[in-house]
Amino acid sequence: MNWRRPAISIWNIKIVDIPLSGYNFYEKLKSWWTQSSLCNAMGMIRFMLPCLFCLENCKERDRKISEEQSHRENNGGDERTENLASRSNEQSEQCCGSNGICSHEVLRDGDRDSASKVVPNKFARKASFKLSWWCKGDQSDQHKHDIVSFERGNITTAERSSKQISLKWESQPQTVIILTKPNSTSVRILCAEMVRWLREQKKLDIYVEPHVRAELLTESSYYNFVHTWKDETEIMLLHTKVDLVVTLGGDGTVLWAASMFKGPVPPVVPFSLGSLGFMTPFHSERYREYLDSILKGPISITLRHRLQCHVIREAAKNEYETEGPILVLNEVTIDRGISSYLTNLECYCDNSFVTCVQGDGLILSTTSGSTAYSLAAGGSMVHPQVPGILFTPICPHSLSFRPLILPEHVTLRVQVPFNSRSHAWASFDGKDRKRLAAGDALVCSMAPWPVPTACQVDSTSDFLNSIHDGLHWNLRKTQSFDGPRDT
Ligand SMILES: NC(=O)c1ccc[n+]([C@@H]2O[C@H](COP(=O)([O-])OP(=O)(O)OC[C@H]3O[C@@H](n4cnc5c(N)ncnc54)[C@H](O)[C@@H]3O)[C@@H](O)[C@H]2O)c1
Ligand SMILES: Nc1ncnc2c1ncn2[C@@H]1O[C@H](COP(=O)(O)OP(=O)(O)OP(=O)(O)O)[C@@H](O)[C@H]1O
Repeated sequence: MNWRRPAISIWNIKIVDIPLSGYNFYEKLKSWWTQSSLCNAMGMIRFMLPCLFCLENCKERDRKISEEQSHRENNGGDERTENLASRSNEQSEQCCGSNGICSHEVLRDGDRDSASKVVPNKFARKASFKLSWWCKGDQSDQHKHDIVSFERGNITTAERSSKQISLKWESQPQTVIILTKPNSTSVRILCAEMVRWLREQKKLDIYVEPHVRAELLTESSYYNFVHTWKDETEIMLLHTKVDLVVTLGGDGTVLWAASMFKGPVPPVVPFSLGSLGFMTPFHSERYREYLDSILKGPISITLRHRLQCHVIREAAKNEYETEGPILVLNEVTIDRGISSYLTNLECYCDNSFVTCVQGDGLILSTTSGSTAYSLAAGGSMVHPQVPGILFTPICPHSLSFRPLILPEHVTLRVQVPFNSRSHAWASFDGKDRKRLAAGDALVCSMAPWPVPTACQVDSTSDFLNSIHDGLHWNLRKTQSFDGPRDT
């Protein structure tokens, strides 16, 4: 019987390929020894070299595993480490398996052109690197977060930042504030009913606006237990007392609620008593059912980003107005007001010149506000959980001015140039108009205090329901089946 010793290919070179003849083991060994002795020196070198490389390779892999393990330990996960470790074990098993040559280790990254031919590209490795968030002006490493991981030279996002957020109470909510749309009889009736139910059934402390408390008391002295506030200072402290904000009205009431909180905002439960109700997913008729479940938790939350705006007066160069930043949930608009001239606004993003807006004005909008004024001015609709700033011109006198969406971390500056023919006007969520004279600027960036609004289902379902039900987005009669068609 003839048998052949298996050919061993390393780096595309055949080391030994020896036909053996004879029937007993001694014969075979002798024959092998005689023939192989000629190339023993070369053979040994060729044999040992790959093994050394293999050893280096194993060391490198072990180092990677321990790095991966410590990274995983820091991040609480171990799946990838396990995978890597098991891959490594598999490979070491093969590596130290029956032939003991570990060729696959040396050839691991090689491109096979046939069963035995391998391209020697093992050492053409890509340089490893790491990407991370970087906050401008941030001297320390505190705010740097890994956003990508390096896996065999490929960039991959480690984690998505905006997942569905869920709020779970750790203790029972005690205090609720109810904010209502003014001058509405249906809202007033519902408010009185809700206050009674929350008090009697849920044993909660309730806050309302001063004029609402007065209205309730004219109805009955029963409502004496309802709390309110006296001045701005007490409003500033509301967030420290209130567990939940309930709004009864339309989107304007949600904007109103948001504007009351200049810092942190408690979770807002918006009941719909308006015409559009883009941000108000809760039907007021079923308030008991909804509030019951919300008070128990958990609640799906949409974290609605806000913009913080500063007006910088040329007269008081580089000083913010004393009243501090103005927070907007929808948008800040800089327009021509009553002036009949084109606005002329110079826009900068992190000090880089963006463009000069010549038209009716400019909207800097949050993604929540993307379905409001910005939409009417031709901006995109953006899911509210997407962190970004919309840069939407109003009637630009240019054929090529398309709206932009900028990343959340930028600071925008809109400046009225000295040669401007007119003043500009800034308004904040459609309110509080401020005149911007030549040389004045508005500086705008993402605020650190978002508005957490409770979802009826979840962020995405609520958003899609709003654009379908509220805006009748892409509503079209379905084409009938009978008619021309592909054969
Ligand atoms: N041309 C326009 O579309 C236009 C003009 C001025 C103001 N607005 C918007 O009105 C907002 C102020 O709202 P208000 O209720 O105090 O004034 P309002 O009573 O005049 O209502 C404006 C309308 O915008 C809707 N709206 C508000 N926020 C929305 C949002 N995030 N998504 C979808 N629709 C929304 C409201 O439901 C309402 O129907 C401003 O922030 C601005 O976005 C729009
Ligand atoms: N508590 C409040 N105090 C003062 N003004 C309020 C209050 N709540 C809402 N508003 C203002 O009242 C206006 C109308 O409110 P809202 O948008 O809620 O009602 P709506 O116009 O009936 O609803 P929709 O906008 O859906 O048609 C808005 O401009 C809003 O800023």
